[in-house]
Amino acid sequence: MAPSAQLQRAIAALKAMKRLGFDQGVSKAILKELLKVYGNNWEYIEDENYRLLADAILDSLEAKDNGANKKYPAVADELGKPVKRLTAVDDLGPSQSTHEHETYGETILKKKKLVASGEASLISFKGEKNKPVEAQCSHGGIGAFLSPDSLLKDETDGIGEMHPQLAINFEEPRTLLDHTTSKITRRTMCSSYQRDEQYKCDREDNVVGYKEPKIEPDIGVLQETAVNTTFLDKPIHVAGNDISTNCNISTAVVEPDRVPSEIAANGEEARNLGDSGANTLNGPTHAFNIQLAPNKGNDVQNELSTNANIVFSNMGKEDVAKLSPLNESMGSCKTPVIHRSLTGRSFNGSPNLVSLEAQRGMNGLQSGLHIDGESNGLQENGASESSNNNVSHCLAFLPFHENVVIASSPQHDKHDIAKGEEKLKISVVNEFNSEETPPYFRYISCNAVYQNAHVNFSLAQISEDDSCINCFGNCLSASIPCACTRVTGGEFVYTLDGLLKMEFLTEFIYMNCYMGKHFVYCKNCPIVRFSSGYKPVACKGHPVRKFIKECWSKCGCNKQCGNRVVQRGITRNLQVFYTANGKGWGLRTLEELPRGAFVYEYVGEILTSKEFRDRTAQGYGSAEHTYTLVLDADWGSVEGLRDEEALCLDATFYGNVGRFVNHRCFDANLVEVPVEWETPDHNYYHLAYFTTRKVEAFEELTWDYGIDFKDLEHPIKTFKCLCGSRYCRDCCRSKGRKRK
Ligand SMILES: C[S@@+](CC[C@H](N)C(=O)[O-])C[C@H]1O[C@@H](n2cnc3c(N)ncnc32)[C@H](O)[C@@H]1O
Repeated sequence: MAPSAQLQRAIAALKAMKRLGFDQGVSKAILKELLKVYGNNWEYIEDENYRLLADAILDSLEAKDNGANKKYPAVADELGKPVKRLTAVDDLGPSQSTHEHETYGETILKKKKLVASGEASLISFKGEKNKPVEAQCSHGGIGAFLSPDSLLKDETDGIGEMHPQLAINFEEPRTLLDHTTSKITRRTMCSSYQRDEQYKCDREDNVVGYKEPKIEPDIGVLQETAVNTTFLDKPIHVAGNDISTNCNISTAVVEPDRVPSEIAANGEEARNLGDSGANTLNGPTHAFNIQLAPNKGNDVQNELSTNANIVFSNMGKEDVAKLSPLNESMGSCKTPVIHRSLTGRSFNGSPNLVSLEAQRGMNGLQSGLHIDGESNGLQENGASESSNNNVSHCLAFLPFHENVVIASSPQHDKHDIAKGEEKLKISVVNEFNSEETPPYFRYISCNAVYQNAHVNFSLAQISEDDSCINCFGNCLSASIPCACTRVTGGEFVYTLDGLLKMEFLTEFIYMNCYMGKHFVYCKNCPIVRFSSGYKPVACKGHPVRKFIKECWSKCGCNKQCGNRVVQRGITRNLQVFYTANGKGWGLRTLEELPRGAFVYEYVGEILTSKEFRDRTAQGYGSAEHTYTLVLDADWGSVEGLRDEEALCLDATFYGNVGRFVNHRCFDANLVEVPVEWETPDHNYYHLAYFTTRKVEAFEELTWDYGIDFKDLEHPIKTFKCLCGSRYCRDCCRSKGRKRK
């Protein structure tokens, strides 16, 4: 919520307390605490004419009466005379409105003693410094163990003891306050569900006359998420050999909207698409992170070592584990099959399942690239590595096992290369040679962690300052920009039509062209560390980029909110086609695109720079085309980034349409924009592509890879540029300098 609105609400609250006869200083101090506790959720505080606030003040005053003032003199000195407590709801009757409270003034206010609000049930938030305070929680495991100092810092000064019903609600908001308290585990994150259960329980015990807190929209999401992820029982995405790490699913799950009506197929190709829009009601789109190929020696490895039949399936509404033994279907396969199902749930409540099916060949007919279970590196398996087929037959990264067989080479569906993963079908056309479809890769619509990349998507990491928890509906239609616009100067980057606003677009284009002006340098750069073979080589610098922050599930707004564009996925009619000028396959639009339109997100496997290096060293880099991007990291802020924090996005084996977009120097029609929604970690952004200008139907889509064609040492292989731009940076390069 914007500060002015906050202020207005605070003034209203203080006025209401004044009317009840409370000292303004005391009211202010308590209000501040409550806001902190409730994560600025005003609805709790405003409910029933500020009942919670009034009662908290009274509690403080009571504490003073009981001698707590000796313990907390700072508070006690501030406190005014105890006056009255708001009556319980039942005392007032259902018709008692705020107005009536005001009308009756003090006369209707009578103090109702809470039956079990004695000292024993009080929780001191002062506690002992640096010691965790355990909430008085009757549900084992739900109670949080938090350091009040780290979370509430010195602002706890001035607050006395609180009743349990307040204290219970202290748990979750405090874990959410500040993402810098990054070591908070799921255990410490009391979900609203748990909190409300806890609350009920306390109410029963204590006969509390409070109205049960409403479940806010964002909290509802939290609740569901918490329930859905309990099967993991461990923090999400903690690198290591933890079973939950290796096979976890992160929570960015987005229900696609129907395809906007303005999307209409244009031209012949578009007509050929036929029911290109008919897929819009397919199952939810999912932003799962799935870690593949766990290390040898752990539990998952033991399971996986029996080989896997793992398939990225399109997760329909009634997705269930449909994993049949591979050895039944594969005939010659001697080894058993592991069935590892990963379940998640979309926010519409329908259960989803991601199953992974990996097939690998050893029958000699197939050449394949394999990742060895121990080294996690690629292994050549026979045939010429320069062939695209190497890529096409490398289907999944699993611990290498000799007895695995690929039955047949999978094919792309030329009518829909996305195989239903996107809301629209994406057709494939080749008018130049007999190659019907591009070399095989697995189409995924959301990034997937390969193995060690540290991408932490825990809800607790996203502070409430980073979400607009009090918003409702569409943030763009509110009069004041929401908290999610903080990173973009308090302004939404999108227009009501879902386009990137001109000023932001210009800024992003400028940023991409002149990135050299905003470079930071690492002392011990993980990128050069690996590419130089651990020799001490100076960092070449990393661009510091601006990014977009979209609203997310922790926000109060809905999925159709105008500040959620990229996460809704592809909504434009696109086509993979074979280019005429030697660049191989490319991507084009089948409809005219306005300037600032979101087209796609670049999707692939998230690798650490070491994993990428290992892949390259094993020969992967000799494939004809490269599909790897370096992701951003918090380069400047830390002395030495860990390997798991310097990440790449590799769409070679798993990817989406983004992998087909070719490079064009400077005047490309797309610009890359980092977008953040489910994690405040700046070592991971979604890379989204927006049009830099109006793009005609059937125009090839291009973006400037930012390649320095002179840098022959760059880990990502360059190529002889055929972009055709009059500004081509590769125009002076002789053929002889082309990298081998
Ligand atoms: C991300 S892929 C693009 C899709 C690729 N053309 C394909 O057939 O799969 C990047 C690769 O495409 C080729 N490429 C992209 N832009 C190019 C350009 N302007 N000139 C020549 N080749 C290009 C290069 O081989 C590069 O490594």
